[in-house]
Amino acid sequence: MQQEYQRFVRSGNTVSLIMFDIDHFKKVNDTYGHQPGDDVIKSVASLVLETKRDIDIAGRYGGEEFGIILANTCADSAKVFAERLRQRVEQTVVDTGEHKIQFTISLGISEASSDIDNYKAWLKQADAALYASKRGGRNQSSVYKEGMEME
Ligand SMILES: Nc1nc2c(ncn2[C@@H]2O[C@H](COP(=O)(O)OP(=O)(O)OP(=O)(O)O)[C@@H](O)[C@H]2O)c(=O)[nH]1
Repeated sequence: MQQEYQRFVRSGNTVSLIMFDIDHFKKVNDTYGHQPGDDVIKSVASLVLETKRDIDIAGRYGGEEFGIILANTCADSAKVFAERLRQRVEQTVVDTGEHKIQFTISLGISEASSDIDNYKAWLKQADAALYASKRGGRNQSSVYKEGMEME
């Protein structure tokens, strides 16, 4: 993420970061067990790989949180991508043989801008937008707006 951020600073190209996490994932683990929980995480990872372009960079950032860096993409286009991914996840059923598990994700988007002076600040904005999606009722995506951290 730091590398991509530095690349942005050097090139001046548009780049957006999406952070997202699985809604009520604790409940998935508690209801179905840890292995089905892991299967859900794996299916999310596959959906991300199917949805993103080759030049985009995706990674798992901690337990059930993921990050995607969208090169040459402004916040509005990242929002279109985020909604596509959100809908794909919503329509997915993970079949463990014993259970059919459905789940949703909440996403936060931040376009790198001159008010961000390091990648941590970029991540913080995407996280603040993710938190706004959680607070707004989950299963939604939000673009970072000034003041979100304070809400
Ligand atoms: N099965 C499995 N569970 C994990 C993994 N990493 C983290 N977790 C679990 O993910 C859960 C995350 O729960 P919380 O952070 O409370 O959030 P949540 O239940 O998803 O609720 P919201 O994010 O508020 O919608 C915890 O119970 C962790 O133990 C993993 O690799 N596999």
